[in-house]
Amino acid sequence: MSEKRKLIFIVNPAAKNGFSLRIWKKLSMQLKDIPYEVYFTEKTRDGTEIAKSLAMKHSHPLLIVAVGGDGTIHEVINGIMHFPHVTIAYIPAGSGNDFARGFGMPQDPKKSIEYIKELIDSHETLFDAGVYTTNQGVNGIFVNSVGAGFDALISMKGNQSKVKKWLNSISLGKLAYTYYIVKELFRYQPTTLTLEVDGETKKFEKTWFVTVSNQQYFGGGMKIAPHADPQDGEFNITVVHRLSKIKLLFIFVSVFWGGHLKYKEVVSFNGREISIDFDQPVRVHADGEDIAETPFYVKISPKSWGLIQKAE
Ligand SMILES: Nc1ncnc2c1ncn2[C@@H]1O[C@H](COP(=O)(O)OP(=O)(O)OP(=O)(O)O)[C@@H](O)[C@H]1O
Repeated sequence: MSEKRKLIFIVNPAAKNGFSLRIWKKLSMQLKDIPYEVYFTEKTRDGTEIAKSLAMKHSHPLLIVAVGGDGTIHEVINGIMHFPHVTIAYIPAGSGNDFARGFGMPQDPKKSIEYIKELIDSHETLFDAGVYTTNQGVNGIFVNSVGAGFDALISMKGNQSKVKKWLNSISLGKLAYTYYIVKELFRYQPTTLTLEVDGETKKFEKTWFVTVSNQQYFGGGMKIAPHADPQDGEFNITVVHRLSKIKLLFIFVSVFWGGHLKYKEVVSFNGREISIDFDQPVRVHADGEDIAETPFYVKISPKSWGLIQKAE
């Protein structure tokens, strides 16, 4: 690289009930010897707006470091796509941290600041992203996964939940999802899923959910797509269908180590362009953030954004 990168942090002070702000205050003490700028998000979508306005304002290389959870890195990446002079780094300070897991990065914020300082001007690694579009005109980028059905309902309930906030305060935020899975399991009605995957139509009756993954993890450490690789130019798609509520619970537990793929009710395959529709509209999430209802369409955008990354 000929020109040095300008270092900018975007901090979500509210991630994991304020843990993110506390960790930022500690880490910023280690930055006294290098120049940087810092911006704090105040509400939903600020991460995208701040990142985009910085990318448009500066023409020289930038390293934008997102400090927060999966929602924060999701917003920041949505702001910088199509700006090749911007590279991303990440300090995990949320409750789920699937991004750090899935992209092979340290989950300890202290280790992240060390390597960001060390590698600020080193080569970035290029990764794939997904582009989603809904019939309601909602569109954007995802880097972890999008999903429709039961999982999207759970992530929406979890994000809005007072239970999650309380559990976060005792470092057990992940348990909130388990709580909602058990609660919603008895109400949810699986319906027929129609997928069009690279031109081929596939139908699945009584589908609980479909996940389109760019990397392996979702839901705070569940290995939903053990075969997903964020550099292979393809998504890994997982469909869970035609199974009883009790068996869904068993399968759910096995997702933590990726053991669910051995069940016949769990189908997994790869694809690059996918249309997703259910007989009844169901919720859709992108990187764990509730975005819309089905139907929607996703397309892979290969090697489209750069990350400063040091494997743990
Ligand atoms: N100052 C703020 N106050 C309240 N919410 C905010 C603020 N800034 C950003 N947000 C919103 O906070 C939400 C949650 O952020 P994030 O996902 O990073 O943390 P988390 O939920 O603790 O972690 P994870 O998603 O990894 O479980 C995002 O949807 C974001 O838009």
